[in-house]
Amino acid sequence: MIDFASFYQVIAKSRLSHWLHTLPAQLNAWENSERHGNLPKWQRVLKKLESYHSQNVNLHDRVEIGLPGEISDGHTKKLENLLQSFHPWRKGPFDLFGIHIDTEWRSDWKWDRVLPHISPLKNRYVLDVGCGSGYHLWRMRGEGAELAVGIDPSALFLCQFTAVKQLGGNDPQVHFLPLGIQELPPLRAFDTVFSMGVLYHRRSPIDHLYQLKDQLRDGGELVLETLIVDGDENTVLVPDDRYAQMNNVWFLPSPAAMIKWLKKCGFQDVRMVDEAITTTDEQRKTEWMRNDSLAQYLMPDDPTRTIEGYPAPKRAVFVATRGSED
Ligand SMILES: Nc1ncnc2c1ncn2[C@@H]1O[C@H](C[S@+](CC[C@H]([NH3+])C(=O)[O-])CC(=O)[O-])[C@@H](O)[C@H]1O
Repeated sequence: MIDFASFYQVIAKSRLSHWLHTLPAQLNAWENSERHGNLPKWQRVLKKLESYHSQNVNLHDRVEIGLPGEISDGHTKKLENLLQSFHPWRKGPFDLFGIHIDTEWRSDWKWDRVLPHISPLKNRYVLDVGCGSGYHLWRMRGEGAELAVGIDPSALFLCQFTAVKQLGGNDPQVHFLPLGIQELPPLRAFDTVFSMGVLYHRRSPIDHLYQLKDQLRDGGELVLETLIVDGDENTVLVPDDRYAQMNNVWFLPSPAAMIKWLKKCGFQDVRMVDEAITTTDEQRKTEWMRNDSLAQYLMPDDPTRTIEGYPAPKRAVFVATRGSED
């Protein structure tokens, strides 16, 4: 069941309590909005999923809830059919009662590239902006985060997250709010803020960086992952129309440009910690995401180009600190 009230209870006694001035009204408006066409159908599926839950939760090196054989074959098949109602599953993978949700993305590979370079998450308050299905929220919790909050405007991803959360016994320290980053007040309360795969979807990347900074406490850490292009500090690709078939891509900076933007916004200790070409092993069609994927978005005779003729997707991870004097 989608339940925001438990989040209010968690933050009421925390350093996020000031969020209660604005959050309930925003979420009430979201609940009463007519925009989410399939939400009633998905909520019925979530209700049916309530009869499944397990104490066996492994969040350390994967997201695994419930063991193979823990429920009967018949129940496993039924669970699999219910989970397929949330197609397309983009971010994962998840192992749920022996069902392997082989998502479009190997989000675990991204996590493996990020984790070695960031401050340990133990006891931290973390915010994951554009959290998708919430895959990384579970990995953050697995690293010992005290509170993991994800925001993402997608109602489908909220339902995927809620399904996983219910199956694992409703961890009260992991939450998903259906909001865009631009809807958050300046909370200045998180120890670590993640923005992974979001900057290129924003029309104003500098504003995005300030919005992220506004969520960090003094001395907090920003972890930003985004599409990049080769070039110097003044190189930025602005696609004419689509980029790799995505119609909402605005700015792809070079690493040097991204570092310059972060510094210009007042971040300190700015560094790029990883750079990787996105392969068709990392992003691909599966049984759980049956639409086109990266292989269909690259030139058939030249995989170094998107079908629009731009450089093929390459991503980098940047880490920076919010100084204490801002
Ligand atoms: N204004 C916004 N505010 C917050 N989220 C947004 C906004 N606009 C779009 N999104 C959300 O940002 C996510 C980007 S996907 C990265 C997922 C994960 N982080 C990953 O790194 O694997 C990458 C991609 O689809 O290109 C989607 O879930 C959007 O709904």
